[in-house]
Amino acid sequence: MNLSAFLLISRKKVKELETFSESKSRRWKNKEHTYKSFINYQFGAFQELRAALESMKHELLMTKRSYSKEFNYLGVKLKVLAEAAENYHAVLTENRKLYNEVQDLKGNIRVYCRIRPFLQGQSKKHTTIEYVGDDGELIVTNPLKQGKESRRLFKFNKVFSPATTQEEVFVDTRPLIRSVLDGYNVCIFAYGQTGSGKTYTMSGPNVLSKGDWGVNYRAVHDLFQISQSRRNSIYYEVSVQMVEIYNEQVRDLLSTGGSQKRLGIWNTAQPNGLAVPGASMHPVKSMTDVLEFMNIGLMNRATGATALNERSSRSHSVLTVHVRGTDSKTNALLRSSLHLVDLAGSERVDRSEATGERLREAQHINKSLSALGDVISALAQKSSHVPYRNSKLTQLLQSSLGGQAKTLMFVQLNPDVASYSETVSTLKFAERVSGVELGTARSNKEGKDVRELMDQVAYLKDTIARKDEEIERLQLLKANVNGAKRGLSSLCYDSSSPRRHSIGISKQSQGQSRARGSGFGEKAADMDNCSKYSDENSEAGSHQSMDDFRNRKQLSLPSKLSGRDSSQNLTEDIELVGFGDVDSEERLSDISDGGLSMGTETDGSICSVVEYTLFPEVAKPAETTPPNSTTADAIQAESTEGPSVSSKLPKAPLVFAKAGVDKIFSFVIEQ
Ligand SMILES: Nc1ncnc2c1ncn2[C@@H]1O[C@H](COP(=O)(O)OP(=O)(O)OP(=O)(O)O)[C@@H](O)[C@H]1O
Repeated sequence: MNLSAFLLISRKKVKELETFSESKSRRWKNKEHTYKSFINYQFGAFQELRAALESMKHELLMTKRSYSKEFNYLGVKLKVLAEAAENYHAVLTENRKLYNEVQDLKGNIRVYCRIRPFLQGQSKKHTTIEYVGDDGELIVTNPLKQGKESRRLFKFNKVFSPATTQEEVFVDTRPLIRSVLDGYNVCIFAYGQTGSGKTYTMSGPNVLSKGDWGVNYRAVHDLFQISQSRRNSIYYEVSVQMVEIYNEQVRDLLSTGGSQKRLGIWNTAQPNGLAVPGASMHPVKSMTDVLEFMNIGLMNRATGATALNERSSRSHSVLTVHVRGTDSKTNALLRSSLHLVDLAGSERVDRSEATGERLREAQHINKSLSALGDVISALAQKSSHVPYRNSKLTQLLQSSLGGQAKTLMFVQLNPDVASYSETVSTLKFAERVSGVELGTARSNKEGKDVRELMDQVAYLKDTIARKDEEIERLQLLKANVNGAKRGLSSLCYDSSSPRRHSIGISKQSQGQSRARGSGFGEKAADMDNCSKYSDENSEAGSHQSMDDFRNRKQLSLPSKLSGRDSSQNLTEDIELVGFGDVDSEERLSDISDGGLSMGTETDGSICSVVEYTLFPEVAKPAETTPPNSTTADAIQAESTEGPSVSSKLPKAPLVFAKAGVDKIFSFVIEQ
């Protein structure tokens, strides 16, 4: 029974185990199914991934190929760029060189003439400007005078009519500003009588209006613009100095200390390129900085009153912009400076009715302007000696005048007929400084010989004109001595005139003058002669001392005067050749300096080189002097008939001993 009970239990257990095993087997089968379907799914996904991988691999390969292709292409391009960059500096340098060569071809000394319009209230009927040509020709006329004497022709690089705007004036100045950034020293200045528009041209009437800006502001503005455009290749540093020259004393206009100490000028160029190291130097980063300094400078500038202009500036103001450029590739340094000069008025001492302190100012101004004219004239004639040391102004500007430097002069004219004599004297000054240097193109065109001869002919004509003027003056002197009481004496003769003392016409020569004067009849001198005379008197005040003159003369004349009674003939020759006047002193100094003066003064029948070229005179037949006529008669004949070539030429050998007079004769006669 126990066994059968145990068997029953065992059977029950077996049954239970069978049931359990069955359910387990079913569960496993389910699981197996699930796994199988999962594996199938995974496999499908894997297949998909594999396909995607393959396509990506392919794509990558393609991209890699195109990338390497582009990379190679870029490499080629980069190489070209690298080569271009390599050449950039060379091209830039070449470009600059060519640009400056073009500037050089235009001439390193340029003279632009600007005519001021009539101001409100001025009568436009009586203008002295008759013709303004596009090619730089200018004819001035005296409407109150008749005849040949009243018209004069001048020629400059450019003439700006009264209607020319500030912008138009600057267009022709702009190329020089680029030259400053290329390492050239540039000097721009305005010359003219008081009220002729110097400040208008250089600074402009209103600094707040850009359209009114004068050359100064426009130049500095351009300077900054160009330096910005070049900043990748050259790093520029700009600083400014502003000084004034007043009564031959240099003063800092931008001094912050308040004390206006006098400054010294270095005669030899300093390593840092500064002519006035004592003047304060202010680094500037922008146009605004410059405007600020310029305003301070203008406020500090000395002004005084004259009869011609209430607030006439009686000093020269010089704004110097120093530029230092560092080449970003080579680290090479370039240094240059731009001098912007507003000169004091050039009116004559007598006309400005100045006395005392004003007279002293005017004499200083005349002296320095005359020295400036001498320097530029010497440079234009490529003279071996350039008299920089004769004034503070020329010492200060030395680095910007001559050599590689470029100079631009604005000649300012007042068209009013009352200013006719000043206008002519301004134009004569300008013509003297611009006479020769009209550019290489011009000098290529004319052979050296021809030009030399032209110079000599012009000089001879000038000498003849001087002689005629001298005779006229002597006639006037005679009229005065004879008691011609027209109140002219006081106007014509300035007892303080340095010239009367310095030239010192000897009694003997005065006697001769009288003899000559008597041949003219008793024609009373007109006001023009009178002002001309006093002009020259006052002009003399600005020239070198008589000692200087005598020294030079002794150097150049003895050999020419050999065999003659020197004390007598010297005076005579000075007079006859026209050396008794101021301009001739300059000429003498020019000659002793080793160069010939162009002597381009025009005077009615006497033409400048330019006039001569434009309107060649027909040679007049030689004057035939009756055998028994006196010297005075002969001179009278010369004077009344105009400059007869043959009757005046015999004086020439004094000056042109080595110049081949025969050549000159034949050339003159040919012309
Ligand atoms: N081109 C011009 N257009 C209009 N007005 C002008 C021109 N040039 C000069 N003026 C006017 O003429 C007057 C005198 O000019 P400015 O003061 O420039 O002469 P200046 O030669 O500098 O005299 P100073 O020797 O006294 O300095 C001013 O009223 C000025 O505005």
